[in-house]
Amino acid sequence: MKHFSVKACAKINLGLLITSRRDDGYHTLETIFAPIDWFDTLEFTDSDDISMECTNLDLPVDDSNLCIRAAKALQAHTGVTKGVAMKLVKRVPFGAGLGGGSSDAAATLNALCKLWQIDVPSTELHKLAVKLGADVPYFLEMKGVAYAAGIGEELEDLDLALPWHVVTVFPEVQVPTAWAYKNFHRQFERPVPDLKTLVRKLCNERDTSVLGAFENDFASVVFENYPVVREVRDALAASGALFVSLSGSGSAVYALYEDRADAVKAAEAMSARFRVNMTPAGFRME
Ligand SMILES: C[C@](O)(CO)[C@H](O)COP(=O)(O)OP(=O)(O)OC[C@H]1O[C@@H](n2ccc(N)nc2=O)[C@H](O)[C@@H]1O
Ligand SMILES: Nc1ncnc2c1ncn2[C@@H]1O[C@H](COP(=O)(O)OP(=O)(O)OP(=O)(O)O)[C@@H](O)[C@H]1O
Repeated sequence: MKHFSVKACAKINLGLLITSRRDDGYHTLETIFAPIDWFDTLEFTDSDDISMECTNLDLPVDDSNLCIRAAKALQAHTGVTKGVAMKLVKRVPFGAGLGGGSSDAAATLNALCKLWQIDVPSTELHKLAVKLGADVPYFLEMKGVAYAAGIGEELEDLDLALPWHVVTVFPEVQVPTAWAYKNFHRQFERPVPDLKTLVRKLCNERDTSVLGAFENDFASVVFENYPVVREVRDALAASGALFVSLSGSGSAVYALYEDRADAVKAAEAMSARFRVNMTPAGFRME
């Protein structure tokens, strides 16, 4: 019997600028992805059929689950007839803009190539990943800070890590991604700053004067409609953070800290009401 487990880390977005709406309804954007040390664990065991169980009973384990969708898409693409029994230990909150489901899907694609002993060209795996979700290619192909364009699938590894401690808070409310893309305040004509150059300055030179350029286009509509998300942002902003932002389409809010003691204090204060993660400076996915 073959059996192994893998970690599926979440991400935050440092800046998220939506630049146009495509004819298929998807939006083009520019963003910087950074991994955080908040992760699900996935266990894979060989089996005749595809099945899964999950520690979080709120998450369906039927054909809508991204792990099952990834396994079935890979099976259909390759013609493999083997199955897999999956167990998902779910820790990353969903509807949070942390890409937890996308990370699970990417981990499943990678793990099943190994379990089923198939060699799928990376361009084909990339296409399968995009069909599962715009964030899936990031988790499939990158380990650290990366620049993304297109719908999030045109990636460039920047070989950087954030030199600050990151505290991420889930305000215990979910923001549906499709709602956020439908309702954000459009600014398609605005000039977009060069996020790649700015993030290099930020990480290599610790030049925090550029942080103001990392705007998130979902912030205003999410803060207007979800008072608790605003409340979390305000509490983090008053806790000695260098920078506070919504991640992706929300609801999670993260803060960057120079001083570890400030980060620990903020994380402890927020954990009285919310689920919180603290990621050390320099973090990269394994
Ligand atoms: C907000 C981000 O997390 C930023 O990294 C992503 O853009 C969202 O990526 P995701 O959760 O993988 O999104 P998907 O599952 O592909 O799409 C969910 C829904 O969001 C909208 N969507 C998503 C990505 C994108 N670039 N444009 C969109 O308009 C579409 O209505 C889509 O039906
Ligand atoms: N394995 C899974 N883990 C989490 N959500 C899943 C999974 N499979 C399907 N879903 C569905 O996908 C939705 C979005 O999940 P996910 O955690 O990726 O979204 P998110 O936090 O908004 O992240 P993002 O929009 O940044 O990708 C959930 O609300 C859930 O219904």
